[in-house]
Amino acid sequence: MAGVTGRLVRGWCLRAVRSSLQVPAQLHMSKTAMGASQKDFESAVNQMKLLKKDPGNEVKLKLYAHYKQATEGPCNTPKPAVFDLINKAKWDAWNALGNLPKETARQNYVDLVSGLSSSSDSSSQVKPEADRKQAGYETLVMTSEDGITKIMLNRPTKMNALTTQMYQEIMLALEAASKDDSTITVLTGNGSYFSSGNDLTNFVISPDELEERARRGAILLRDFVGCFIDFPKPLVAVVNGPAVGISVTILRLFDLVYASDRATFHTPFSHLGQTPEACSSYTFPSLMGPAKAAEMLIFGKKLTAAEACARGLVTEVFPDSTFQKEVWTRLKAYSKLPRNALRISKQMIRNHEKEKLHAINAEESRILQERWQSDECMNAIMNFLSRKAKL
Ligand SMILES: CCCCCC/C=C/C(=O)SCCNC(=O)CCNC(=O)[C@H](O)C(C)(C)COP(=O)(O)OP(=O)(O)OC[C@H]1O[C@@H](n2cnc3c(N)ncnc32)[C@H](O)[C@@H]1OP(=O)(O)O
Repeated sequence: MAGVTGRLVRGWCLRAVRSSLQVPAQLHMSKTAMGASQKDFESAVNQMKLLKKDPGNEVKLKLYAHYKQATEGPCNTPKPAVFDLINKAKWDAWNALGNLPKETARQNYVDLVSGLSSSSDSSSQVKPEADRKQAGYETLVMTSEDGITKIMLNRPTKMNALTTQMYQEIMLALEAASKDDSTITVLTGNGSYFSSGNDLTNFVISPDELEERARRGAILLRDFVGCFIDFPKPLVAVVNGPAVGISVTILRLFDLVYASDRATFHTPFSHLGQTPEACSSYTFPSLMGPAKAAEMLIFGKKLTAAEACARGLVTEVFPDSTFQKEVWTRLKAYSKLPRNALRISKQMIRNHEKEKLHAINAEESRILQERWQSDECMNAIMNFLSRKAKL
């Protein structure tokens, strides 16, 4: 069994870290992404009518989807029949935007048109497609307005499962947010999930790569968690839906955790042949007591939002129907508080634990490096990939 498993699924995959990972050369932040004005949007719509060169189907679908999302919100029409190819492609593109906020869609539309217009204005200034892509995040939507920088995980059709590229982009986004002029930084998810945790397809690699990939995976994990331990400003998790794995354990490193009552909190590490990370082997017992921590981290008990709140992992739970409105109103008010005072208070609360957290993070990453090479882990991942098990 181990041999078959080994051939199919082997350990940690940092496959394509360097090749497919398009780390932004210049970090892209839509400064007005939460507030591209209606006028900007209308002018972009008009600009589109004047465009001389056909931008191609892929771009046209993106424009269509963002236009519909900006004007009507999430996709609300029945799925066209499979043979209605054009309408189905349009519907798929719109539906894939999930719950992307109207304002973000409006800004994305404006950005898309402005990219098209500048490329058609002067061909000598046209940037190759690869360069344009590098200017932005591919797996996140990052916006900044009203003193709040929002980092939104953006793989809604995969429940925001975290790929290697995503870990890298989140680290870059946090670095940018730590240096920008915003007061508060928020992490949230697009679509129905906050995040389903580590993308298990990260584990699909060939057997001879296993050891090296596990080593690099442990370094990536340590660096990723380290960014949260060291983040200097108030950091808020807006948990819009279920959270799994590392997207749960990392929450204890946030300063505020607001959750929809639809959210659940699940850490099925043993089921996956794995062990806790993001310092949760220390932070969870100290937060909720060892017995309650064991229930989650060893036995994989899934908590409701109310239970997570009672255990101190969540700050406050809101009804899903008013979640976004209530949370953003609250955060906008907080973001008007004196910036330096917020920052210094956060650091006072966190600093005395930092060194310990870094040491625990390093140890947890080392242990996981070994776990990823175990047959227990392989078999569990193979079960997921072959659809034998749903958590
Ligand atoms: C450097 C970092 C190191 C990592 C540190 C260690 C981290 C550990 C963890 O995070 S452990 C937790 C890992 N996550 C899981 O085990 C969750 C696995 N997913 C599921 O059990 C289910 O998908 C679900 C319960 C989240 C949602 O179920 P359902 O509502 O039925 O949706 P689907 O299963 O159909 O999902 C839709 C689509 O998304 C794909 N997907 C969802 N989650 C993941 C994932 N974690 N990894 C890979 N793919 C995922 C799923 O396969 C479907 O894809 P498809 O449409 O079939 O192509």
